[in-house]
Amino acid sequence: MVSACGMVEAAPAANNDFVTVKDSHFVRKGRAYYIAGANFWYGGYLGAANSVGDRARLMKELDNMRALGINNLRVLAVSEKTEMKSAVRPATTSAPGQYDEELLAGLDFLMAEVAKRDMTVVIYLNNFWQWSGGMTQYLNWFEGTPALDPNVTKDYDTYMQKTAGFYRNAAAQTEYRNVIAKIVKRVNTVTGKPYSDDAHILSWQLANEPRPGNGKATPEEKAVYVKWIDEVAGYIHSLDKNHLVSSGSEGLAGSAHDAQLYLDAHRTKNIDYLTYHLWPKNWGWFDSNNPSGSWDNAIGKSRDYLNSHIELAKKLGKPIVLEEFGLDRDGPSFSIKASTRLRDRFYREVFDIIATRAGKGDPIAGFNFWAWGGMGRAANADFWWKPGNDFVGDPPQEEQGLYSVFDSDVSSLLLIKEYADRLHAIKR
Ligand SMILES: O=C1NC[C@H](CO)[C@@H](O)[C@@H]1O
Repeated sequence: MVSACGMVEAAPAANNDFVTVKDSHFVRKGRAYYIAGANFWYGGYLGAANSVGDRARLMKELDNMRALGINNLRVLAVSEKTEMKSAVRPATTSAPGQYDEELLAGLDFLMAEVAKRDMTVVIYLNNFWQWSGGMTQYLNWFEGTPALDPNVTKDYDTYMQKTAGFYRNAAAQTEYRNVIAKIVKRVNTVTGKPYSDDAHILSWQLANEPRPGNGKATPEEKAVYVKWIDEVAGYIHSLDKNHLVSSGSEGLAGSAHDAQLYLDAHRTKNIDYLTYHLWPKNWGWFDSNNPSGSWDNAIGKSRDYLNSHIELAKKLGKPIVLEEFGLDRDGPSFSIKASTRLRDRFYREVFDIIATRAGKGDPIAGFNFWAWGGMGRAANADFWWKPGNDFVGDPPQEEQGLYSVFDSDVSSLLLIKEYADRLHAIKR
């Protein structure tokens, strides 16, 4: 469809094109919809027309993912300019109210290309971690507190406790809502379509891995967190009647290991489905320097984590998506030359539980592995990212190659395809 001004306009979405929730399952175009997805945080960055982007790579990556049966991407929408070393540069927000339109147009291009491949996208609007500036940077702007990079301080407990102050800071919340409105009410500059009418958006997500504080979060901090999720999710629904809203939570590991908190935070009608993440190495269950000695512990805890959250989703009568999980390469090594036998074994364990329980009709709606590295390659001998280097699945806060699945990791890609096919074959 070509509009009067010559802009190619996609036809308006039919109502049942949007992903909706029915009886604890996703429905799209009148049939059950299961997610076989990838984390692709930098998809909007690749879509930028300037030197930051690489549109030819982006289109090739999307084709390669689609060919594997990957039908969903989880993507960062905005980033905040910060002094923290581990953060991506440039940022879409250089200061409150100052947004980089060229970078934001990268998300428009991504969404236009996603639509051509009939994929869907979960778009997150903030970050509890420092690799995109995130909530900590908002506090630097509005409280004047230093944006403390935990990669430098090595003090994650203090980082998490201070970052949760974001939920209570009125000025930070106002700017955050300004950014939410800017994205949710945005008109795609490539297609001319309002984002709120784009059925290829599966959901808006409050943030990447929002936590109530650290593992010792107080009842007051937990109450603030529950209220924040309810109110921000309600605000997004007030701007956009078509799309689902999710929190981006990791599950119990991101809820001070408090199941009641996780349930209370996701009970609100404003949260349409649950999310959880699974990180055996990050959470100390798996020691990649002692794989044989820690494997049983890691897998046992992982299986329990995978299954117990599906039970929590049943309690709330909502779908749940495992939207992040990963394990490092054999060795361990960041090098793309290293094998991925252990990671493949872990992926198969995860996929099997998800596909089996989805096939039985449980409310598990699919997965997004962390993360698509594709054609990207680490540029430096120390595996750290520098501006101008390729984007890979690992954000700048981690070594480039830690968890990325590259286009040369054939055994991993075949595994992803095997289980994508299994999920897409489920009839309900
Ligand atoms: O959201 C996240 N969860 C875990 C990833 C790997 O450590 C990390 O890169 C990201 O911040």
